[in-house]
Amino acid sequence: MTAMPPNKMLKELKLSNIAVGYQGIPVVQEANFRIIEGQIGCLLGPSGCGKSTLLRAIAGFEPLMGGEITLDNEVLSSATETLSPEKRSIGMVFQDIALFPHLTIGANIAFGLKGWSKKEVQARIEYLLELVGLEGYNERYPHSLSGGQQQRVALARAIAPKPKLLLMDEPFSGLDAKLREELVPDIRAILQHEKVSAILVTHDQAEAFAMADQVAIMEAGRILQVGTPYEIYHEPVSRFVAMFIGQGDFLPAVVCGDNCVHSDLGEIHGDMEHGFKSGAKVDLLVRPDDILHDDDSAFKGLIVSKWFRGSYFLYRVKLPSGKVTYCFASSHHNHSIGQEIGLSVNLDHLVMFPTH
Ligand SMILES: Nc1ncnc2c1ncn2[C@@H]1O[C@H](COP(=O)(O)OP(=O)(O)OP(=O)(O)O)[C@@H](O)[C@H]1O
Repeated sequence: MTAMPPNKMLKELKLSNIAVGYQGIPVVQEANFRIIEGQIGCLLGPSGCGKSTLLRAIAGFEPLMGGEITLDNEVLSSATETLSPEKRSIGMVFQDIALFPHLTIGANIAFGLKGWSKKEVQARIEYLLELVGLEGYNERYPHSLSGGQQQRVALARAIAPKPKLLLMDEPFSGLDAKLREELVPDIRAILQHEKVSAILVTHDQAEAFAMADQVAIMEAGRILQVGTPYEIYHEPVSRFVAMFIGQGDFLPAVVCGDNCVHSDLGEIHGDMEHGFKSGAKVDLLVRPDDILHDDDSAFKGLIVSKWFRGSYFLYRVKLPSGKVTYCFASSHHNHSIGQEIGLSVNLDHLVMFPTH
């Protein structure tokens, strides 16, 4: 068997306190983020918050105004130096797929394989086409492939030279929802199989949660929180993160003990201490899955709106106090707007912020 160039796995990519901007004005500041071997990181935030700018700085297209980016302890960028993009061992996939239209699929994948023997290139093309589920597409041209297939080829092309890190800027946003749902887990599996670390930029929470091990939530040029999707969803550090991620409402509440709070939902005991003093006035985060429809419950809510989501219903219910929250119900519990339904409170993670 032909000896392939060895896999160069990333050990650590580290962004330390970096600032990036345009015409001397920073648009990203004090950004700290780190991913290690085989991890997929994600920059998630609303439009204009600086995700692409940060990604472009990692790629080497934007110089730093401050801080440092290191890859396996080698400085890629600092305020005084910027290693050129082609010297970084970083692959890229963008939203506009940009395969070379005049080259076959095989030639597209081979494009970055400089210094490889013919045999190695051929073996790599065949291996990657099989990996991305496009065996036999070698001689086809990009225009004869669907959007999803082209994005698979773009991925194969980007990982062909075995980069240490793959950067993906909104790679799925040109695809329809169904295709995206299929492609996202496939691409995660391919990256994990190839042990390629990656950073994805998206404004789509579902995509971030499906792809990433570590998510950085950004707002107005700052990283507000870094954590696993579970941590970000269940332990948001700020109101912005809580409301940007998933749905929910804040209910006014009063702290009644180390792990206890009293609200419009009654007295709730959480599964860990919340750090607030008894008597403190807080706003309690209530997610849709915290309140479940329960026919047997004496605690009632009035349905004010509803969404059928296939496998479940999402209701908006007015509580006895007059506040409105979400409520989950399995898909065969089809109730009408204006109807009263029983609610069971299933809230054990108490996420609270001081009342404004
Ligand atoms: N080349 C540029 N010159 C000047 N300002 C820029 C440039 N590129 C981006 N900006 C500004 O920097 C800020 C961050 O933009 P960036 O594209 O990084 O955000 P984003 O989070 O990726 O947004 P989106 O999700 O809409 O792509 C914006 O205010 C944008 O207008």
